[in-house]
Amino acid sequence: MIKADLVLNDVWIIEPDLFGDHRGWFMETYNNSVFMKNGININFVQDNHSFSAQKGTLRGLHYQLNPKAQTKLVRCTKGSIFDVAVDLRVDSQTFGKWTSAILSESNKKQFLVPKGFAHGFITLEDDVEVQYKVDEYYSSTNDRSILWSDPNIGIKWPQNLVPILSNKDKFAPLLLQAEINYEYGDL
Ligand SMILES: Cc1cn([C@H]2C[C@H](O)[C@@H](COP(=O)(O)OP(=O)(O)O[C@H]3O[C@H](C)C(=O)[C@H](O)[C@H]3O)O2)c(=O)[nH]c1=O
Repeated sequence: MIKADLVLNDVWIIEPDLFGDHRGWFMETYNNSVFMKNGININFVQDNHSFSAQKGTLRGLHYQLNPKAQTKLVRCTKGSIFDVAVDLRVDSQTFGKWTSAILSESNKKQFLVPKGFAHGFITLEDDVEVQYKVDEYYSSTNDRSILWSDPNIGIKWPQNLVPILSNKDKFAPLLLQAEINYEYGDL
């Protein structure tokens, strides 16, 4: 089973069942039939895993253009992150709107970020590991970024952190300058 909460158009926070005993715990981190029963039908094709050494590492906001747009199922397996999704579907009622979740090794929550959304996170401690499934292969030619601090999006990142960024992210365009090709209906 899972507990699935819809937090923005098509963005879900998912909590898998945890089975604890005297040895520790077990959980199914992904089960396609359970997702299907919840109306979430995705064919994941690639697993990703990143390690961020320093607290305040900010990766994002990233997305891939159609036809390589990716749905992502994100979880934090070591430490904790402030995870963010931004709606980039130009005809969506929530275009440019963002939502966030704290994902952590301890809360075991997962964030389902659909195609048509930008995704990013900032780490809340040192030595953080994030693992996520995607339903479309990586495509460097379709990979795009939007500036994490874009005032038109207005993400309320945790105040006490000075972001550590890649150059790609440091010099990313604003949403209104970014290349986007998502129509709500065609994802
Ligand atoms: C995403 C990806 C990257 N790479 C290579 C490309 C670079 O040589 C290197 C680092 O890539 P990048 O700096 O884009 O990694 P992140 O900043 O962690 O980007 C990711 O972080 C945010 C949070 C996301 O949601 C995306 O999945 C992804 O863009 O890994 C691959 O070979 N395959 C891949 O699927």
